[in-house]
Amino acid sequence: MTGTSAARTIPVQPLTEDAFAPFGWMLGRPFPKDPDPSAYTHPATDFWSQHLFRTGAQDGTEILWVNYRNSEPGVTHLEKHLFTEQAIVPLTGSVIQLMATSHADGSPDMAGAAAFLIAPGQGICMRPGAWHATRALRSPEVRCLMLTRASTTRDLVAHLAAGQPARESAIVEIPRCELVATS
Ligand SMILES: NC(=O)N[C@@H](O)C(=O)O
Repeated sequence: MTGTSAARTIPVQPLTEDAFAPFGWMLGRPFPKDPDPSAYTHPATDFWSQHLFRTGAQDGTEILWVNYRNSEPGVTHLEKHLFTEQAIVPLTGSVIQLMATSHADGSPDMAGAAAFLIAPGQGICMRPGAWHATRALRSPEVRCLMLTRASTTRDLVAHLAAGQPARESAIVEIPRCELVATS
């Protein structure tokens, strides 16, 4: 991705736990060095905890398969989910995730916006209210696993497909910015 206009450019950086911390949690962190009751290793297998996912509801955790086909570097809209965390784990290729926190009024705080390259084997879990936009690193599409809240999915479909007011998400226009590869 290279910047193609005078719009503000946002460099795409590698995903690290510290850099993503303002927006949520990095997934794919290595096996813990210290003893951990949620970690197990054996010659045949390892498993270890990455995150305790919260939807903000008693139940309703949902797994989605999501295809991203937009690989354009320009971004003019951001989306947030008001109640639930949301995890994205790329399966068939890399995605670029633009993230922003919020001002006190809930609008995107673009001063701290950051873009992350998320490769297969990595993932992210966004906090509720984290503004985001996703781009496929390369066309035609990248398939991801998404963990979200079932009512948020239904609310978003009703909004996007039938124009119903969104109650669990918000989508806003932002001044155009361009995602720029750095390596
Ligand atoms: N399904 C769903 O919530 N999708 C959006 O959040 C998105 O960023 O892809």
